Amino acid sequence: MQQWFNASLQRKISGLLVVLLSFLFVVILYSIFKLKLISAEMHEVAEIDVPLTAMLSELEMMQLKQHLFIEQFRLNPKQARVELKPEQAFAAQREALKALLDKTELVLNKSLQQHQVRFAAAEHQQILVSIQQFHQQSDSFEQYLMSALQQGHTTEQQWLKFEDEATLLDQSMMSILRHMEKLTLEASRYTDKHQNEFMLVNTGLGFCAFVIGLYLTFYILQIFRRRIGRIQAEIKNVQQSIELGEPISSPVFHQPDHQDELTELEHDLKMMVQRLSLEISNRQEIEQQLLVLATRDKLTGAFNRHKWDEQLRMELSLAERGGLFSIAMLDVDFFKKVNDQCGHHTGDKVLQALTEHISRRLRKTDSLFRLGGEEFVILLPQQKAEAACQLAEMLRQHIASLEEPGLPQFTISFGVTEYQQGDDKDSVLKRADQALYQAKAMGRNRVQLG
Ligand SMILES: Nc1nc2c(ncn2[C@@H]2O[C@H](COP(=O)(O)OP(=O)(O)OP(=O)(O)O)[C@@H](O)[C@H]2O)c(=O)[nH]1
Repeated sequence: MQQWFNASLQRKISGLLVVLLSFLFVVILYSIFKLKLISAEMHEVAEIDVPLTAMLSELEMMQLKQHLFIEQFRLNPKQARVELKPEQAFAAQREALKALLDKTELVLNKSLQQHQVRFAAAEHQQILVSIQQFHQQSDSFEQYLMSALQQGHTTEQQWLKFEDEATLLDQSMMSILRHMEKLTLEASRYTDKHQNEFMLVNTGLGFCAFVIGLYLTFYILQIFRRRIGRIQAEIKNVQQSIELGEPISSPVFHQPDHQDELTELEHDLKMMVQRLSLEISNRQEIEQQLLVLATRDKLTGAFNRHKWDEQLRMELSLAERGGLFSIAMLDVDFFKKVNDQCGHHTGDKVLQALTEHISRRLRKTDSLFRLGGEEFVILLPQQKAEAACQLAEMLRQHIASLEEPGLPQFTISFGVTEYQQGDDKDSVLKRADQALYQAKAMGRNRVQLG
């Protein structure tokens, strides 16, 4: 049984087809056998039943003629003798009857010897016995009739005896007829029975073959529907994830309960989805890294000049349609001294600490850009210059009060400005730069509005 489940789909279907074809083969063999049997029986019936039936009606006719003859003789023996020549007439009739009965005997004997009679063998024998009895009875009757005819008249006693003999002959004939009727009836019943059996068994076998065929079809459809449905669902998931730009979830690998072509296909597809999912997440990670590299400054992690240009362009276009923004340019005071006194490496650390402290204190919508050297700018969308100044002042104070281990104390100066009608990317930056220059000129560590 386990082997059956593990077999390939092709083998499963082939196996079921072999069962179905074997079954149909048995049905056909059985039908051939039964049809041959029925054909033999029909043949037997045709050989015996049909001639017997014909003889039956002939016998009945002859019996009727005999009755007429006897009746006529009884009413007027002399006239019957003159007109009908009864000896010859009776002899002719008897010859015809004898010939008919001989023919019947021949048919019965032939069927008993050659066809190995399958049914009503006792009836066959019985007819033969009845014919023998009839012959004896007929001889006795004939003797009686002849003596009566030779005398030309009959006494009352003789006539009674003659009637008794006629009745016995009649009974003998009736016995033959009865047995022949019984035989033909038996033959047709026997054939009917076999035909009915044949119909019943063939219908049953045909129905079983139909059920097996139906089950096979349903089984194959069911397998395909379920398994292909699972594969379709897997493909649909991948499709949806790709459309939504979501990471492709790794497929779940179940221990297959059987191994066939569809299981292998499903497994291969899951492997492919897993590889694709890995590939896509790797690509997304690389894209993310490339994006960071393209938009962020390597040393500090603040947005770079390229990103600044892009962002400023966008803010300017929004501002031209009624929006506003402010920028706060900042610069480390006497940074050259930091480098000179503490070394370039410490200078780098100062820039990193400055970026980290400022970034932590910005709103989500504000961004910090490093434009070059120790020069930074904060972009504040939807903010007026006052708010920008307040933020700059808060940051200035915070940086001035910083005491980072391993770093010198340092201060920063701000040049703040707000978008003004007709500004372009250079004019707004230039105004902030001038304000910063003023802050430096006014002693540094301060915020100057431009
Ligand atoms: N460590 C380090 N130093 C840098 C970097 N970029 C620029 N510098 C230095 O920053 C210093 C800038 O000095 P200046 O422009 O003269 O100004 P300052 O000394 O800060 O004086 P003020 O701005 O007038 O207060 C230069 O000595 C540059 O070498 C950097 O990435 N790392």
